[in-house]
Amino acid sequence: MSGEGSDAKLLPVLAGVVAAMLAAFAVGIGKYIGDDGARLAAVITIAAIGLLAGAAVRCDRLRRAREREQGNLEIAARLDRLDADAAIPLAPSREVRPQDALARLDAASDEVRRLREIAEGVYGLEALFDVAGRLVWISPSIHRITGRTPEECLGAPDAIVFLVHESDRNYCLRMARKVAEGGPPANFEMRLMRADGRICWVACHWRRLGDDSTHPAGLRMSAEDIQARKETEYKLLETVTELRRAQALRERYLARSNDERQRLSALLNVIRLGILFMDRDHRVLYYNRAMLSIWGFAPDENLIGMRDVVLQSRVAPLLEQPEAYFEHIAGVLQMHGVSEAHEISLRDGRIVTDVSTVVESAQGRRWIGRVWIYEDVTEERKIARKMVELAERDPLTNLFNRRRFHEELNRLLAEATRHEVRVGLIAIDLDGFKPINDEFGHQAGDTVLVGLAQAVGGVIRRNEMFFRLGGDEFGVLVPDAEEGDLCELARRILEVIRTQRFEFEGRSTGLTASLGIALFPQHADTPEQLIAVADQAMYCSKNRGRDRWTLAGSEAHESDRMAPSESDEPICRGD
Ligand SMILES: Nc1nc2c(ncn2[C@@H]2O[C@H](COP(=O)(O)OP(=O)(O)OP(=O)(O)O)[C@@H](O)[C@H]2O)c(=O)[nH]1
Repeated sequence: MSGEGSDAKLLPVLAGVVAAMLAAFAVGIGKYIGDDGARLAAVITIAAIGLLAGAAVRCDRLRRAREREQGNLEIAARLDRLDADAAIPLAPSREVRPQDALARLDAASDEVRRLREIAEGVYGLEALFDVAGRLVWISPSIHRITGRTPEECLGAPDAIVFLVHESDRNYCLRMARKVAEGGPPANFEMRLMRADGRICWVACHWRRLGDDSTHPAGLRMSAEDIQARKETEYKLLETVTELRRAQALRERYLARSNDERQRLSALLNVIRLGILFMDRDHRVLYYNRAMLSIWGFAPDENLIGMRDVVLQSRVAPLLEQPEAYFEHIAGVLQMHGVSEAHEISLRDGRIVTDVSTVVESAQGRRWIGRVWIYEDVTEERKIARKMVELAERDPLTNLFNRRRFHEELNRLLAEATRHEVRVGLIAIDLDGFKPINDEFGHQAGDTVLVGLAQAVGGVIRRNEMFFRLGGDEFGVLVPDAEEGDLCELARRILEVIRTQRFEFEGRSTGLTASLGIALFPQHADTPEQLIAVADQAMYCSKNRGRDRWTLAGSEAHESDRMAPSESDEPICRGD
């Protein structure tokens, strides 16, 4: 290579000397030979010039080949170093001045010259690099795109480092090397650094210069400012990302809302309350399993979308009083708040309650439907009735107890006051009950109490009420009573008690009772007074020998002691 290099330097010198000698010789000869000589001299001179030119061309080719080789080696070395340490951009050697390199490029290719002439005025960016990757010329458009002048770019130690964003530098150099090494033209996008620190995207096209594909004269880069497009792309990308994010968010909310609905549905399906949502158009929107069961629908019945009137016609056959129930519904539909629990009696004996309220939208500005909640309270009502009975009845005799006695007494007296009628009270206390307990035991005493309760219950009329007030005390309340009726009833009670016989330990036993009769409002103004007066009359009977009744207000109003053999006629002395 070095021998070829020295040849290249000597060859034009030798060719020049020979050409000069030949020219001088031709001129000398021409003077002596005349016109023919002049012509010969001219031919020799032309030959000498041709020789000189040929030598120069040969010399230039040799030089260019060497430079190409050196350039490829240099660009490769830069890339190798970049590969080894990408953080350090390498400056190319500035041994060859850009203008010299450009002159060489121009000399090497007419295309380059023409290109430059055209590129001076075009809108896009054009740049020429020598085979070593050095910038040798750049069109004035670089100033519009980056704010840098061509001179600044050419003066930079490494134009690629100077102009290309550090993130794109390695890629740019690699692509340039590939093109320089004979690869196909490269198209890619990269970022240029502007003088104001911002970036500018360009789409660039790299290709070789010169006809020799293995030894190109240099590289040409054509670039187009695509910053606006990139910004649009970026905005589009941002919009797409935003849309995707919104979509993902919506999907997440939807999934969460579906889960929530599943949870709610599971919850509503396990509770025993029947739930029915109607929409604004009075159509079924939702119902749970309990609702189907309460209203006798099959578990797989589909009621969604059914109008309320159709639903009502379906349940009507189940109702004791359909018309009354539908009237109730019509009333509730006029209300906005929560309705009172309404009891519905079904033909199969069940009792169902309903409660309803309108459902408002989340914003609370308008109502979006109505919810009905149904509860089968049959069991509760049974239990409640049982509890009331337990609380109001004597467990031994199953008669109403003292508590119920007071309730009924208050109620009857209130009614009697309203209707100006009388209420009678007969107080009953057994005579000689304790000895039965003492003699035959408590169990025997219970048997006597139960037996007498049943027996007396047999002579009590439907509108009269019989109570066990405690121990061996009983009471009878008689609404709208007359003295005569009360005395007659007292007589029947005494008789039925007296005639009851009980067998204990092989022995027959029985007992009597003492009765006191009082009338409201004749003998008392209040329930307490009436009880006290009746008790006084009853004690009067005890004191006067038992097995008799006494009418309050006068000791004369008492029954005669009635022997079993005596007449059944009531003995009731008047005032
Ligand atoms: N077997 C039984 N005895 C009861 C019950 N409740 C109260 N006694 C008893 O009933 C008796 C009532 O007492 P008294 O009224 O003094 O008995 P009595 O022999 O009827 O007395 P007189 O009224 O004066 O005739 C007491 O010995 C109580 O222990 C009960 O539920 N079962």
